[in-house]
Amino acid sequence: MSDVTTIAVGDDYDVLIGSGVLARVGTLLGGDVERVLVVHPPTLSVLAGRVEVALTEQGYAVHRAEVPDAEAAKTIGVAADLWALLGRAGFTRTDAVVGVGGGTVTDLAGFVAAGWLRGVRVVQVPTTLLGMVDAAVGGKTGVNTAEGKNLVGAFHPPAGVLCDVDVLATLPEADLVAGLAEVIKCGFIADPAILDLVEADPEAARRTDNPRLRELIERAVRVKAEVVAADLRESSLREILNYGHTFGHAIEQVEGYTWRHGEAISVGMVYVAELARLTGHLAGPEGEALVARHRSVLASVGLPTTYRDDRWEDLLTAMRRDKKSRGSTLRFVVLDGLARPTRLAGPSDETLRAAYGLVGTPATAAAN
Ligand SMILES: NC(=O)c1ccc[n+]([C@@H]2O[C@H](COP(=O)([O-])OP(=O)(O)OC[C@H]3O[C@@H](n4cnc5c(N)ncnc54)[C@H](O)[C@@H]3O)[C@@H](O)[C@H]2O)c1
Ligand SMILES: O=C(O)C(=O)C[C@@H](O)[C@H](O)[C@H](O)COP(=O)(O)O
Ligand SMILES: [Zn+2]
Repeated sequence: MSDVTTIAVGDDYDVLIGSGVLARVGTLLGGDVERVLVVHPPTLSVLAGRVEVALTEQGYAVHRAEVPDAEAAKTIGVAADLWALLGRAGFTRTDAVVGVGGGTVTDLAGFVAAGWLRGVRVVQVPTTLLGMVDAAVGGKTGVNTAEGKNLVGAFHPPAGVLCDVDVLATLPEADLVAGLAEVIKCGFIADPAILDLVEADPEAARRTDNPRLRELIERAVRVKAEVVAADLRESSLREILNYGHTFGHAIEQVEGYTWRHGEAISVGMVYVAELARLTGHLAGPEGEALVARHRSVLASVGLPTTYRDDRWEDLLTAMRRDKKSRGSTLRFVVLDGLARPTRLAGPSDETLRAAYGLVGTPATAAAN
């Protein structure tokens, strides 16, 4: 495999994947940029320092903003603090934001860039597996509100994405595994070779020194890039990237964001596989086997496949706020078969509840 892989997102921008690509951050910004705001969580101040040095050496005036870790970064209050900082520092339309962190930071940094002066450039430097294969690519940015996940945001494509695989060395195993959920999602909706790779050695898949990690990253980024290039604003096709997210986002909100995104999406995919079976989208022995494959591949890498059985009303309320809903009609991405995603609109409450029964475990025994 060549040292750096470049995956184009249509004609808009490139995703660079490789060892040491972090140092190229300045080259993605564009010649007219003077000021750069580097946004990062407390856990990544050393890495953000390296980004700052690289930018300073290239002549940029660098400002740094440390934001709260994980989902606590994705609030309108944190975004407002960053807009105040940009105002005080005199950021103009030819200045830029760089997000250095996991998906929470790239979602926040992208949203801040989208709002500032109605849109300035953002370069994303994802540092988690999930950020590299999903969050930093595609231009969905946003924050949460008390009512739900990602309810305020904007489509604001980055000027470029740098996936420096070296930075994954420090990523905790649980966060790597959470990222695998989105990788596996790409396997079910579009690229079954991903499932084969994970199933061939699930133990290795859980480790940052997995020799097939780079291939997994590249395959998942290719899936996302192709979909996003065809339908940036999610008018139709892009919805397939939301596989497992209606139920998964509901878990995240109900659990007060104590579950990792990927963990919740893992259960969400099992839920929607069962929903597909109950509604006849997945039928016969092949359908049964595909539902079982969801549980087996996700569990094999240590992802959860069940959720406590006593939260139905709260989950349903949260699911109704999903962005795929139309009026009072709930809509889901389901499979008609492997890599054959379609939509399911308006299943009955009884069917939705029955699928919950198939992923639910008694609350006293539920474990995450
Ligand atoms: N915009 C999109 O298209 C999109 C897609 C998927 C997910 N998301 C969002 O992404 C978020 C989840 O992202 P995440 O899983 O990356 O979580 P995260 O951003 O919370 O990062 C996980 C943890 O890893 C730490 N970390 C990050 N990089 C590290 C490194 N290299 N070494 C050591 N520690 C490191 C962080 O400090 C954090 O504690 C969710 O908010 C989700 O909604 C967005
Ligand atoms: O890029 C997309 O489109 C996705 O749906 C990718 C998801 O993995 C991601 O979690 C996204 O943030 C969910 O978006 P939302 O529109 O459901 O908030
Ligand atoms: Zn997701």
